[in-house]
Amino acid sequence: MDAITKEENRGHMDAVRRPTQEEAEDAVRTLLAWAGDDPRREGLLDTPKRVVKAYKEWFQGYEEDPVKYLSRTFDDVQGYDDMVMLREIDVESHCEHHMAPFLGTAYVAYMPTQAVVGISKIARVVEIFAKRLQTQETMTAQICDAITESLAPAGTAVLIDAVHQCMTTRGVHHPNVSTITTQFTGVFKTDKDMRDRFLRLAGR
Ligand SMILES: Nc1nc2c(ncn2[C@@H]2O[C@H](COP(=O)(O)OP(=O)(O)OP(=O)(O)O)[C@@H](O)[C@H]2O)c(=O)[nH]1
Ligand SMILES: [Zn+2]
Repeated sequence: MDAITKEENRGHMDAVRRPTQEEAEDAVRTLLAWAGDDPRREGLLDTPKRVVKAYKEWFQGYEEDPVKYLSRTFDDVQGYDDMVMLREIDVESHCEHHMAPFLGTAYVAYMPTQAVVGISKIARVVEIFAKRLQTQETMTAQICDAITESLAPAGTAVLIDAVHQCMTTRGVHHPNVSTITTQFTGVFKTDKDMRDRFLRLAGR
């Protein structure tokens, strides 16, 4: 699965006319009335504006290109040749089936071949894919692909552990279930010891 570049994402969006702010606010009023409330009552008057503003924040990732953040690399690492791993990156995303939040943590490692990337950029890549409508599996694969394609490392490993509110607050109502997804490439796929090291460092 390829990481979605900004251009591809734009191309995808070209097919759908972007509604105006007013149209989006009208859609929120429709949902408020559909839920059984009165969008004209005082407490709800500013709600459509707030919801649209919140959506802008939650879905900011459609405006951003993860590859851009991975393009600046540093060569001078004095021969460092072991894995680089970020633990417990917060994940706040929304499932594409219910638009309900899913919350958790991501663990991301790569095995540099030559250059390394600024560590904050890995967290930014997670953030960009999280701020789109997602399945956890797609998001895991997209993070892995973006790093693999941009940095050409000897291997990439991604683990996400998240709780889906569409499962905890509705539907089957299983509040204690978390979902773990993993994606491994290169040495993390072929070398069991490397994979075990990653999982151990992730506390698994
Ligand atoms: N694989 C996967 N499934 C997800 C994710 N987020 C939500 N889902 C699931 O998407 C499925 C959608 O199933 P449907 O039967 O179409 O929807 P539904 O009637 O609302 O299903 P319930 O949630 O079981 O009430 C549910 O099983 C959700 O648990 C995700 O990230 N990955
Ligand atoms: Zn869902």
